[in-house]
Amino acid sequence: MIRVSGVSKSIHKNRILKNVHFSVRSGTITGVVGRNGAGKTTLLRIIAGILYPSSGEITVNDQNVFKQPDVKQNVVFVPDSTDALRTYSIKEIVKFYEEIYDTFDQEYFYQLLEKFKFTKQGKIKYFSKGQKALFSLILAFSTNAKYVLLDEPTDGLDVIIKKQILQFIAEAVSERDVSVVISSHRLDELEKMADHIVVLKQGKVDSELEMEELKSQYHKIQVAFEGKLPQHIRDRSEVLSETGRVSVLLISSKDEETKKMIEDAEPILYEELPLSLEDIFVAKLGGDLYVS
Ligand SMILES: Nc1ncnc2c1ncn2[C@@H]1O[C@H](COP(=O)(O)OP(=O)(O)OP(=O)(O)O)[C@@H](O)[C@H]1O
Repeated sequence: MIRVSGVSKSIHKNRILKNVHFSVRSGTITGVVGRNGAGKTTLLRIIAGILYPSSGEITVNDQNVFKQPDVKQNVVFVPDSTDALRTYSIKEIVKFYEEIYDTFDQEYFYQLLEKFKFTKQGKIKYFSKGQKALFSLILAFSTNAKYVLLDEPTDGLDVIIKKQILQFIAEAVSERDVSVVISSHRLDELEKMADHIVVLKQGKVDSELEMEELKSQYHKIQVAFEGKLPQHIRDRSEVLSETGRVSVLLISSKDEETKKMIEDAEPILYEELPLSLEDIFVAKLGGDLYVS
């Protein structure tokens, strides 16, 4: 488990992170969501032990990242750009990674390069943006580090490569006993895969969401009545949208009374819809979709 305990960071008197607490459980995907400048990259770099916090502590499997640097073998950080690697060839990078990570799995690495149709020669700078992003992930998961920290892994990529990357991450997590932390400003990308979401707002944890728990807490239903949406039902539910007579409502799963009211009002349409993270945000945060 990674524990982030009371982490604050100031750079040039600018308070970037303020008393951040959360944990990353083994075998899970944690999404760190926040607007540009919320402090996501800074937080990930601190967790990886690249940047010192001004105060607070990071432990990986109960070992302090800054006091026992060996634990960094268990953590790999993937920045949102591959610029640092651009002038190197694949061979050189593999050599470099093998020196840093005792557990680097060369066989798995080359298998993945083949799977994704990479050439084995050439420098990273000749890869397309999507290839660079995928290559960074392949490299990170090949280290066999137990914790992979990904900074905006799909930023600026087209939908096809985005899908490929998200699928790769989900498969790697289910097959290889790793935990992943993904930072993003896109809720919709994380909701399908994250188990746990940490919402960062101006350097602070604004809220934490457990996806399974939350999804079971709400029902999203589409209803239509002969006339308007009855006021007593409107008052007791969150109206997500209204198009003509069709309303989409969010109600608490436990709220049997409202469900009964809807039934008694004899809707001409009643359909349960899949719940999205965005719906949950509307319910939890009163419609403030500040991360999109
Ligand atoms: N080395 C630095 N010196 C000064 N300010 C910095 C430094 N690094 C980050 N900051 C500031 O800290 C704040 C948070 O930056 P950070 O890159 O962590 O945010 P982010 O959530 O990752 O943003 P984005 O989504 O745009 O990448 C920003 O206001 C940024 O200007």
